[in-house]
Amino acid sequence: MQSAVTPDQSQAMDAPKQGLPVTIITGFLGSGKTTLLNHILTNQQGLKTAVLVNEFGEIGIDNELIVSTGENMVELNNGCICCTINNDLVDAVYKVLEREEKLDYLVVETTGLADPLPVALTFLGTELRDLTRLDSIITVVDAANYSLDLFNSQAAYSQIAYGDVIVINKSDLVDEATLNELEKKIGEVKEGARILRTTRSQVPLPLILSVGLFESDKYFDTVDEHNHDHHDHDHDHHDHDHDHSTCGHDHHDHHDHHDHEHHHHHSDHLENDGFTSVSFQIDKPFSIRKFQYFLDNQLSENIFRAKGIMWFDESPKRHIFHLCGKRFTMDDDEWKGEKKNQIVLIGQNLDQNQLLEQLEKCICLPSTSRGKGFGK
Ligand SMILES: Nc1nc2c(ncn2[C@@H]2O[C@H](COP(=O)(O)OP(=O)(O)OP(=O)(O)O)[C@@H](O)[C@H]2O)c(=O)[nH]1
Repeated sequence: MQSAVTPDQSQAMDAPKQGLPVTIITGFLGSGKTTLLNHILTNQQGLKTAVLVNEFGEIGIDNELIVSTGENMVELNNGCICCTINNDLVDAVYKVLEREEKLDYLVVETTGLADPLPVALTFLGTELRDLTRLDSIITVVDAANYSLDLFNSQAAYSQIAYGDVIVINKSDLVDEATLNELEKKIGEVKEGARILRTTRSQVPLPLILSVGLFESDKYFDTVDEHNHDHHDHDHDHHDHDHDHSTCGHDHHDHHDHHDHEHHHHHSDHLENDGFTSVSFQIDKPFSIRKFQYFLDNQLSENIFRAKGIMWFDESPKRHIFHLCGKRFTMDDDEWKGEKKNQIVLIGQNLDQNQLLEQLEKCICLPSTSRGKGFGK
C-alpha cells in the first residue's frame, strides 16, 4: 500500500475520481455534528456508510450517542487531535478500506476544535488521494452560540472558511433577525457561502452528500505546501508514536485521577484556542440533588460544552446530558450495558482538580436504598 505509484499530479486531477466518497463534518463544539451524523445514518437508505469520529476529551461519549442501524460501521478515534490527523487518520481510513464488505460512503466527524483543513489535506495530500474522493466539507454552526464560534476561535473561523456547505443549526432557538445577522457574518468570512438553515441538523441529504462540491484544485497550492510540512511532521509523529499509543491504551483502561492528569497534560500541548477538557468516569450513581447543585452553583462560566451519560441513584433510566454555552438538556434513555457515570467538560482555563472534586461530591453515598435497582 505504501508503495502505490503516485501518478503525475496533473493527470490525477483530470482523471475522474473513483475512490470512496468522503464527507467531512466539522463545526464548533456542540453545534450539532453528531446530530447530523445520526440524521445521515438514519436516512441514507441502501448505502453502506462508514463513520470515523474524533472526539475532544478522553472519554468517548459520542460512540454511545451515535445511532446504530446495523447497516453501518463506526470507527472511533477519541482523544487528541494530533493523534488523529495525518498518520492516525490515514491508518483509520485504511482500516475502513480494508474491510471485506463494500462501502459506499465515508463520513468523518471532527472534534469541535479541529481545523478541517489538515483533515481534508490528509485525503488530498497522502496516498489516500487515489483511494478516496473528498466530496464535501459540511460545517455545522450553532445559531444560539455563534459569537464565540466566530470571534474567539481560529478553528471556528477555519471551519467556516473551508466549509463547502454551512448548516446553520438550532434555528429553533433564535429569531429570524439573528439568523439573518449570522448569515451576513458568515458571508463576510466566506463570500458566496452555500448556507442552509436547520433544526436538529435535519437537512435534505441530497443537498449535502454526493454533491461533489469540494474543489481540490482550490487547495492545490496548500497541498503542495502541506506535503513538505507533512514529511517533517511525520518525523515527529513517529518519534512520538509510542507515547500516543500508550495514550490510546489508557483511554480505555484507566480512569483514575492520575490518568485525568495525564490526558489533561497531553491535550495541553495542543493549540486548541485554549480549550481543554476534563473527564470523569465512575461506576457509581450520582445523587440528582447533588448534581443539580453542581449545575446550579458550581458549573463555571468558562465551561462551554459538556456531555454525559448519567446514572442517578433515584432513577432507573440512562440520562443523556448536554451543555452547549449556557443551555443544558437532560434526556431520558434506556440502559443498554453496564450502568456508569461518564461526563466530559470542555472549556477555557478549567480548574481540573476542583472540577473533579466537585463531581466526586455528586456521587451518591451508600445507603440502604443502594442497589435496589438490580435485576430490574
Ligand atoms: N434546540 C436544539 N438543540 C439541538 C439542535 N441540534 C442539536 N441540538 C442539541 O445540541 C446538543 C449538541 O448536539 P451534538 O450533535 O452532540 O453536537 P456536536 O457538534 O456533535 O458536539 P461535539 O461533538 O461535542 O462538538 C445536543 O443536546 C443536541 O440534542 C437544534 O437544532 N436545536
